Amino acid sequence: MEEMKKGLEGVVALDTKISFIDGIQGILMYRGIKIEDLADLSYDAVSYLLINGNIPNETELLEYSQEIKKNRQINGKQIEVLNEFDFGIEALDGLRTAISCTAHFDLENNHHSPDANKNKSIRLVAKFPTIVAALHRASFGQEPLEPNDELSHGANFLYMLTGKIPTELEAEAMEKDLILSAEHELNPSTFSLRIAASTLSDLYSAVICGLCTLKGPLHGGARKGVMDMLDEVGTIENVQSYVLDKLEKKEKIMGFGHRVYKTYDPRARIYKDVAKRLSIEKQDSSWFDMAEEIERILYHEFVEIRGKSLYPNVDFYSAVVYKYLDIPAELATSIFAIGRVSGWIAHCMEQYADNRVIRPRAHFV
Ligand SMILES: CC(=O)SCCNC(=O)CCNC(=O)[C@H](O)C(C)(C)COP(=O)(O)OP(=O)(O)OC[C@H]1O[C@@H](n2cnc3c(N)ncnc32)[C@H](O)[C@@H]1OP(=O)(O)O
Ligand SMILES: O=C([O-])CC(=O)C(=O)O
Repeated sequence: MEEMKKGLEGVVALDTKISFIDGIQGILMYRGIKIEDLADLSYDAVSYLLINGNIPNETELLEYSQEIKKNRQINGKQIEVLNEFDFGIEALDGLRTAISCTAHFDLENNHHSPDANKNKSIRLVAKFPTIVAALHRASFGQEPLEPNDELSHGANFLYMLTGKIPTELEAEAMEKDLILSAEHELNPSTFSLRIAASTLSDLYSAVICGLCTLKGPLHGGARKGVMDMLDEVGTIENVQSYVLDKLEKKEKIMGFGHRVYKTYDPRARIYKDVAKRLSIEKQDSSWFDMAEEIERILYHEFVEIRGKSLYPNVDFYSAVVYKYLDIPAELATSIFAIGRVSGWIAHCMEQYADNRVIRPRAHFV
């Protein structure tokens, strides 16, 4: 039997047309287009690109956006179910249960034709933000807000969460966040989803696998971890002792390190720029300054301690952006999933189109 690679490090498990990562140069492309060039598009356009394979022309984009808007609503029965949730649970657990419940209301749930899968894709992309916002409001005993069709995917999410129309920069930040979160090759949640899809399980079930895997603090859950860390550190003066103490105890600093990137995560650069601009708009540089100081220490001092630098990953400056958007830390992983669902769907479709059950071997000891 072949050599065992712990954590499947470096193992190539499949061919994909969906994204490309060069972890040494720090390059990420969706469908052959660099992330830096995609970040200024709308989330709808990027979602379309991931799922359908091409940048939509004007008509395709209009039709896709209209379809998404038409499907944003959740029905009264679903809202009744959400209102019954025990809000002691974590937000991501609520989302997982709510998506499972949404599957029950989808008459095509167990239909596997390409048309049925396309319809379900639209419903999933459209309803994720509505459900996250509705769950959050329900946890405070508030009614869900009707989606606002004048607003982009990201801006409408912020609106449904707070009832306030976001500023131009806030809307841009949310759109960019969803785009940057949308796809990342065989990350753990996508891999788990592809395993589910490879058994020819349905789209909702595969997406729920993705959600369950995204939750972990070493994956999507790290975004919440960064927000909690910023709260715990509190002021820039505490950064040095906080970070060095963690390193001393061999604890991980959330939002740093990556299995594939051995350099700066290209998404982190874009988030950093958005976080900086938000700090200026909000006239409060405290979160940004603290984050930059954590980055500085991990770049320089980690070398002294471990002989290499640690770079921020996608979860680090996204957490700073969420701080400026007044997003509660409990929602961070669920919002990550609002973006990631398009990438998950694309991978599911790719798996269905050329399937073989994913089933590696274990080395018996
Ligand atoms: C959306 C995403 O999933 S992005 C990643 C989000 N996760 C995080 O931010 C959590 C913190 N980071 C980590 O736990 C890791 O860097 C991971 C999970 C992202 C990658 O894990 P792996 O590729 O298995 O790397 P591994 O955990 O083996 O780390 C390699 C070395 O770097 C160190 N290291 C890696 N990340 C960190 C970190 N964030 N803080 C401190 N040390 C770290 C490890 O301690 C280890 O050191 P050693 O070789 O001296 O033992
Ligand atoms: O690729 C990974 O391992 C994790 C990651 O950055 C992502 O899922 O966005």
